[in-house]
Amino acid sequence: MPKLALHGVEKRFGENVVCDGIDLTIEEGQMVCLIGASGAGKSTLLRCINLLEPIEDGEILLDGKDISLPGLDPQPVRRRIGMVFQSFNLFPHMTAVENVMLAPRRLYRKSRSALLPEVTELFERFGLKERMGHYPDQLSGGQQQRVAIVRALAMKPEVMLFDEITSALDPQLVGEVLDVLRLLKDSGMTMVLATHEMAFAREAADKVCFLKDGKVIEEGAPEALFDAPQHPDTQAFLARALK
Ligand SMILES: Nc1ncnc2c1ncn2[C@@H]1O[C@H](COP(=O)(O)OP(=O)(O)OP(=O)(O)O)[C@@H](O)[C@H]1O
Repeated sequence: MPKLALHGVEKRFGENVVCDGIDLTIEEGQMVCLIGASGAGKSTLLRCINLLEPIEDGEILLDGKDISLPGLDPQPVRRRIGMVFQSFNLFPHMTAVENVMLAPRRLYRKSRSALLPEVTELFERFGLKERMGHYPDQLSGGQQQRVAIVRALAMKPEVMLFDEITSALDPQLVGEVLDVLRLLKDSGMTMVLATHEMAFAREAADKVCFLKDGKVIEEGAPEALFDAPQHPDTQAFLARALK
């Protein structure tokens, strides 16, 4: 059974159909990259998976269970599916470690000292141990984004969604964030990314999915999709994106 399965997912904003019958399966431990032009619906699709947006039709199955049924409490699902955004959204008045501990302290009612060992281990794993006591404005954009990833991981999610997490970074800081994604993939995390980093998607994804106007136009192994795209829309998009 796939870890995550989307069947006929439809999302509209008024008359605007932003996800138009999306089918997508993500196996446990896979990294799936969503690519496509601005406005194709990548962010909205991730927000639907995380139940930040209700869907109009279709279903979203996590371990075979429909999490998108109207009326279900989204909070337990959001603990299982972490999400990281383009803007890091760290609280400026809290240190990195305080930012990371905030949600687990509230949700799991754990004390700082009970959480500290596992949180320290996360900071260590992502090369941030020296930065735990720093405030966001004392960190580079890349470090802040890595802290935001650690914050999501502190909830022990089973799936992670990443929405263009390198788009707001200076080019020289992108690499360190992509390295974190590689580490996470190696640890077996199931991941879905909306990204404009084509070279990364080609090298690291298990599957790449090209979206246009809210539809999956083409999906497949990265080598196949990048080197021999079948659909004219995919060909046109890649010709522009890889220029
Ligand atoms: N809250 C909202 N209300 C109304 N329309 C929205 C809302 N969020 C997104 N949209 C519309 O949905 C469409 C898809 O947007 P979305 O952000 O999902 O695209 P995207 O592929 O992620 O683009 P980008 O690469 O620029 O992030 C756009 O037409 C956008 O204007």
